Amino acid sequence: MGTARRCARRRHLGVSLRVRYELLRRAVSAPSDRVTGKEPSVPAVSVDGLRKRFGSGPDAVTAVDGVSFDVERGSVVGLLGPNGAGKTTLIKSILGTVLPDTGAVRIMGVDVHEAPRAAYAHVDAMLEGARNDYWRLTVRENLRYFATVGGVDPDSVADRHDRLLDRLDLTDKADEPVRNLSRGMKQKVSLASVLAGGADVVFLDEPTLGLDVASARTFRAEVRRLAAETGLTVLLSSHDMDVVEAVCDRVIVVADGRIVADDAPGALLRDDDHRLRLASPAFDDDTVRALGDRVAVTRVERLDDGRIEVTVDTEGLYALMDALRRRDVPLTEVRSVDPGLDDVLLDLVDEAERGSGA
Ligand SMILES: Nc1ncnc2c1ncn2[C@@H]1O[C@H](COP(=O)(O)OP(=O)(O)OP(=O)(O)O)[C@@H](O)[C@H]1O
Repeated sequence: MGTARRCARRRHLGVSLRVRYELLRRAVSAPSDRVTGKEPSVPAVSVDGLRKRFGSGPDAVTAVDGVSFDVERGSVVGLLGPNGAGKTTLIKSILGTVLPDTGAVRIMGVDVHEAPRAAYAHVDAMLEGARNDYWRLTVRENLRYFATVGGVDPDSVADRHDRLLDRLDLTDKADEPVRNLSRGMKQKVSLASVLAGGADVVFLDEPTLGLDVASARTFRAEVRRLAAETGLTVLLSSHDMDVVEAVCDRVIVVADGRIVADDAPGALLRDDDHRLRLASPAFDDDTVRALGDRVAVTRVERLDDGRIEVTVDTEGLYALMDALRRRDVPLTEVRSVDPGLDDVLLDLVDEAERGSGA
């Protein structure tokens, strides 16, 4: 622990290490409050009317624009959206590392403004990848250190640490200082120390970025197992749709600082929309543009092979066929395509941008 304290004083710590240190410091300084808000009916995270604007005047950016949602305990919620949608600002506003302009956040029923120490006592976070461990400590010392400051006796979770190290293929590196590890390995150490730390709620920003295939698979299994067995609540942001589909009970899609969808991944995929691939020798640019402009299609896109792909609801499907007939466009192929979560996400974002006139 002496080494850990010395490390904690080092000046060049990364932002996320400081974020995490602050969260954990608040946690240990309020041990008696940790029982607050444990009633099962209280959501693990409750966000109400959160808004954050950067800058002022014509250059101002509203990164989070009146966001509200609850996260049930033991659930795994994915935060999705294109680059710049506001996911990281939202997570940082919840964690208090960015000060929101308006809105309320409660963690395990505790208001973060009224009782920040008690609220954040429940929380751990991995932001910005692999920079949130003490690089001078060994892998195992990091796990033990973060368990200790998270209020858990490290000896009582030694088995859990061994299992995580084994599953993440880090056993051989357990006694190696973290600074000697590769980037991907450092990220695995960060994940292991967050997952094995004993927090009730964890926030993970792009947790699988840079992980190899086997480690990403282990991560998915461990998150599901911890949520089911220990009631861990996870809020993660990711651009990796395989991860999101595999681990998330629920997906919150953010575009332009607002929530544009909030549902189970399966429900988003079962949406009423039809995605069709159409081939015709007569798909010139004018026809494609006319379909996008005048027919009620959610999306029309020209593929590299000359076919077009359209997304339409049932009403739009009839209108589309009528429009093609009116323009004497012969169809040589009509094929239904099963959309993936990435397709659904693109459609939702397109729709939101069209709605806002962007
Ligand atoms: N500190 C800041 N100062 C000014 N603008 C900021 C700041 N942080 C974020 N922004 C802006 O706020 C918007 C949302 O950014 P944010 O990083 O939250 O998006 P994101 O969804 O996490 O994106 P990505 O997927 O690329 O990580 C962007 O327009 C970004 O440029």
